[in-house]
Amino acid sequence: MLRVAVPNKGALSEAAMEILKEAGYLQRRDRKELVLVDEENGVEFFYLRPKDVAIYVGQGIIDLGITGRDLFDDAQVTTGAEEVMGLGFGRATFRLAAPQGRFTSEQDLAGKRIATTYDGLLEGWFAQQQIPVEVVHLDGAVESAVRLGVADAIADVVETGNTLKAAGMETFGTPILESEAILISATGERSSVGDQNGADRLIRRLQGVLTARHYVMMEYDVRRTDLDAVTAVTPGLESPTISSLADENWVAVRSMVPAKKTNQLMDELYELGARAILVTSIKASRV
Ligand SMILES: Nc1ncnc2c1ncn2[C@@H]1O[C@H](COP(=O)(O)OP(=O)(O)OP(=O)(O)O)[C@@H](O)[C@H]1O
Ligand SMILES: O=P(O)(O)OC[C@H]1O[C@H](OP(=O)(O)OP(=O)(O)O)[C@H](O)[C@@H]1O
Ligand SMILES: [Mg+2]
Repeated sequence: MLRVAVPNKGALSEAAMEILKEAGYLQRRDRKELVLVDEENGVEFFYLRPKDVAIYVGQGIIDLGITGRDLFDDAQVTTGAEEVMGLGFGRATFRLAAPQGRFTSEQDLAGKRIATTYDGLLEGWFAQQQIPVEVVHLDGAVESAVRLGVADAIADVVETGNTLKAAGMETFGTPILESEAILISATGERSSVGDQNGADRLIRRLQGVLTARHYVMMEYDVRRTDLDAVTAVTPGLESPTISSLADENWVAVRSMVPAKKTNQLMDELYELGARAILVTSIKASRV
């Protein structure tokens, strides 16, 4: 049976369970449940701390897992696990911060103390930058570290920036990592071929959910003579569907387009002669 790790709490937990539900998998109803067997799909879900997901997958104990890219980097599992795909939620940037006006670049931190809960990630990054710093490990609430005198700067996850602002701090220097929830996979020998099939199916299902979330179906009528111009604007994923109409000078076009660009594309198509432009959302997909 395929084994999949899901964050049991924290910023990624709800959205991770939601995407798996949307992909047709059973998810736990009770927050205290640690394991859930989805017999129908042949998957066993393990609810683990998001920080620990990389450890289990890296050792091949669990086949696939959902975690944050920053957490995966921090765990420093350099062999045994790899990122399969970004999942589009839990977006945040891992950044340096300090009281307003104190530093302008990471170079200013040579010889300084930096507090973080992500010491693996931070030490790796500063080593790469060849800037010698002292990393101070804390378990949370790192925004207080400078005021309380345990560090000169901090490195933490920034989403809205509200937490930093409330603490009188600002970000500075190069953003260290753009994070989001990711699917990771064990890269070692899998126990059985059945697992590999199940893993491939789960990956395809998640890709299908992401496509359904990020694309819409656009349909319109256009004169045959304008067809090349409009299909260049909406090329679709593979190629647009062209159907004939009763009036043989006109055709109907169907194409998937990024949801974010819906209005911009409708404007462009209209200007190129397309009419009766309709947009519908995609409930599910397999691409
Ligand atoms: N506003 C946010 N705050 C914290 N983490 C966030 C936020 N937005 C996205 N994330 C992502 O969520 C993951 C951290 O999850 P989580 O909050 O469970 O960890 P944690 O803060 O270490 O745990 P906890 O707060 O339960 O001790 C990281 O991948 C991080 O990038
Ligand atoms: O930019 P923002 O939207 O303000 O979000 C970022 C803050 O949220 C997280 O803290 P969390 O609430 O998880 O507390 P923790 O430090 O105890 O993990 C993170 O560590 C930042 O402090
Ligand atoms: Mg947290």
